[in-house]
Amino acid sequence: MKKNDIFETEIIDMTTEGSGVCRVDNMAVFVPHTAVGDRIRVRIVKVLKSYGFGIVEELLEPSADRISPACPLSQCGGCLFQHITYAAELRVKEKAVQDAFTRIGKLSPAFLPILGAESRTRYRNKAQYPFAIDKAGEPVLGFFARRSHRVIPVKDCLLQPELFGEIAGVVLEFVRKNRIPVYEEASGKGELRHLYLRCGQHSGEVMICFIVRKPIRKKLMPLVQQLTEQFLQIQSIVMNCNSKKTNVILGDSTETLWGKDTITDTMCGNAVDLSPESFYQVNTIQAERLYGAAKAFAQLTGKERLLDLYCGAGTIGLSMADAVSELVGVEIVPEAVENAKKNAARAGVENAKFLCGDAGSIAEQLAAEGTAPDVIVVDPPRKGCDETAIRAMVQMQPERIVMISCNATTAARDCAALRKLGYAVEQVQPVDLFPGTGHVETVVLLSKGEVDSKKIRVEFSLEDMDMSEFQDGATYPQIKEYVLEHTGLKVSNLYISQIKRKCGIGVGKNYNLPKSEDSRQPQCPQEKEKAIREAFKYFGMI
Ligand SMILES: C[S@@+](CC[C@H](N)C(=O)[O-])C[C@H]1O[C@@H](n2cnc3c(N)ncnc32)[C@H](O)[C@@H]1O
Repeated sequence: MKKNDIFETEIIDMTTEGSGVCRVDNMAVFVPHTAVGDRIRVRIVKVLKSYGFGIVEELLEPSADRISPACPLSQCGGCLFQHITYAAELRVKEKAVQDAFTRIGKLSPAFLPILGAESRTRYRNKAQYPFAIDKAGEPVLGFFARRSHRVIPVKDCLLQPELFGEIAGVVLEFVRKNRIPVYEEASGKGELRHLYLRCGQHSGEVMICFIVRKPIRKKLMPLVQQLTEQFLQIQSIVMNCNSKKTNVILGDSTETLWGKDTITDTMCGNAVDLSPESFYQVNTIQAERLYGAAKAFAQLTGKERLLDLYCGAGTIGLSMADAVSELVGVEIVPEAVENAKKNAARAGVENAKFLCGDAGSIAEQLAAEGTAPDVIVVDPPRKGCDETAIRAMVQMQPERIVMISCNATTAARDCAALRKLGYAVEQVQPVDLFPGTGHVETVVLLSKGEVDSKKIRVEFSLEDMDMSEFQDGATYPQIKEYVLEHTGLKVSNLYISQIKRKCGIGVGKNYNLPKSEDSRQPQCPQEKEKAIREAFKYFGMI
């Protein structure tokens, strides 16, 4: 295979970078803008040692996954999966998470099916538009092109509320009319750098944050007046000053120009105050499902002490506060810690405290003081946990660690490290918070001293399980004892529920349903469905 060769081939896989993958000369070739099942003539454009890159010369037969993109912008760097169905996108994400854990982490947890979003559009509660100057010398507002700092002007992004596009339009018109100098990355000159919008998906409250190189309060006040008269949803307008020549968007100081310093939204039923500096998941509805999955993994009974590392404005810990005896949150951004304290007070949560600082250092300190949480929830940024944080978590010996991550690769790496230190990586639940884009969230359950669930899965395959003992129904402790007796292995309740589901316990035999020749199977699909529903109800799954 060499540059400019042309091959006829089929796309057999897809990456979260949005490229299709085909095999040519026994090598993987990545082809952008394709879909699994496409038959193409591919032109090779670059050959490296073990893989290559190609472009579509001709689409011979399109994949059944293909759809027409809903968004007219082809160059904006946000979306990668506009050209395929949402089901196909979810398959790519689910596989990417599984690959990270099996290939990178060399782990074999149980993978739960990805939780897809109900809406593929208008789900974001936050937008950060950079300002730039176009070729004609006019200010523009938009998003960066993929892997570049070239601004693509955007009037309405389908991932965001329409209101954001309307506000951005008014701001841009004002900036053009009043000749407010916009920031130029190359020279570091100009005043207005970014327009940052945030809204509460439940509350409807809107915050506008102007990010400027130097304070320009006076110049902005007529715009502030116009915006607040036109858009009644606005509750807060702030100006953040960032004078550094950097890619980091927010600077160190924020001044309120109008209204409140924060906006309020609800997350998992709790009111949350949000500063511009505070992290807040961009898809509130899916974040609630993510935190719900994390709470299920945490298996709280009300007695547990919970440590929430990298807690942001406290949203995850507070969503679990009603089921724990004590909550400690750790976060590095002071404004977020202040938000978390207020959020706890407002929710009437008295058993919580929030510490400001590096998660690793504070966890190390807590471990040295003998703090012993029963459950640790850890939700680090994309780069994952550092070694200090991992060691400190293990030193505290919690029964369970629930890891949440927007980067399955670093999560798999960190889980592999925790496994070496005695924590079994039991279950992985991918959740799609970012439809259309290449990102996906993952929740992982790790348990202290538990055996690798794969071992048990192998020993307890459907065929091997003799269920005659459970003829009249089975409780969790009975099955636990059975597993212990037969294997010498202790398993968690959560895994027992999986064994039950996998082996059909409680679906046929335990519910006195009519049985087929093979006594495992109910007679017809309707009966089977009814039996499954009953079993799920019995075990509190629905
Ligand atoms: C993915 S966010 C999760 C926030 C929160 N758990 C939530 O769901 O809203 C990661 C958080 O870690 C914080 N952070 C980054 N580096 C940190 C560090 N070294 N120590 C503590 N917190 C850190 C960020 O400010 C951010 O709030």
